[in-house]
Amino acid sequence: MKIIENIPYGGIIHPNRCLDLYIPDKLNESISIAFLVHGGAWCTGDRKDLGPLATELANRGVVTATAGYRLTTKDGKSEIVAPMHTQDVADGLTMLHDRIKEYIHFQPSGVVLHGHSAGAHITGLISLQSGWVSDTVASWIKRNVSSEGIFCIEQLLKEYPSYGDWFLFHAFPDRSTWDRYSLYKKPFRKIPQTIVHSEQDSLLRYALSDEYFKHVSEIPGSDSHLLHGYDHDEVLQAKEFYDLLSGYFVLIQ
Ligand SMILES: N[C@@H](CC(=O)c1ccccc1NC=O)C(=O)O
Repeated sequence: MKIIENIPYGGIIHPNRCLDLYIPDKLNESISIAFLVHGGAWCTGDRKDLGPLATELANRGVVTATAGYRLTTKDGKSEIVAPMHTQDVADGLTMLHDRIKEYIHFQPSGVVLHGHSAGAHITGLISLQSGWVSDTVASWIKRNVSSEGIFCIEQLLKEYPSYGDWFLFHAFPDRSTWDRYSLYKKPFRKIPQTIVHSEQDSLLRYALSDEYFKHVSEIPGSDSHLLHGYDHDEVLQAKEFYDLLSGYFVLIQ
């Protein structure tokens, strides 16, 4: 396995607008690649947070990219606000689609997205709404896997009022746009969604994922998995989660 770090995805130059690429020793041209998006409430986190997961996937033969994106600062004067996080990641995914061949010498037939927490909001928007990526890139996406996801800002604020001042009002200052970025809108694309959530998540309760799954279960191939015993970020270190995620790379082609 080798890691190629800090590949800029073009356009605006910024250290976060980069991907890290985890390349297995033996490449399997018949499986999809993975594209991972970290969480941290749009204000914190780093693509390196997903290094252990990316390393594990690459050791299991999956070419894996981790995406950085610019973050909101909580000083009240951040120029980085929604929807810039999602557009950054969409730009990164587009670059990966257009340039992956330079790194692995074949064009993979598909990509599986994974987003954790706020990252799941980002990958949810990109996979289900129109406008973030071209139709060509969208048709490359075979599935989106959400772990401990956020799906609706309005609903999250209602369930957890303290999250407003903590991060929601910083990252999404324009409340008139909240509805547009809700994943409860009618999906434009029918890309299968996998919803993973641990019952012991102390930051986001399982019931929110359970309710959201009712909404996406109309998309054929969608599924959900309730895990037990992991707190919010512990899911990302769980062998059970690695096994679950790697299962989608042998099944979907
Ligand atoms: N680490 C973040 C908090 C955070 O990540 C978070 C908190 C509550 C619910 C979800 C969270 N993360 C989602 O991406 C912070 O310190 O602002």
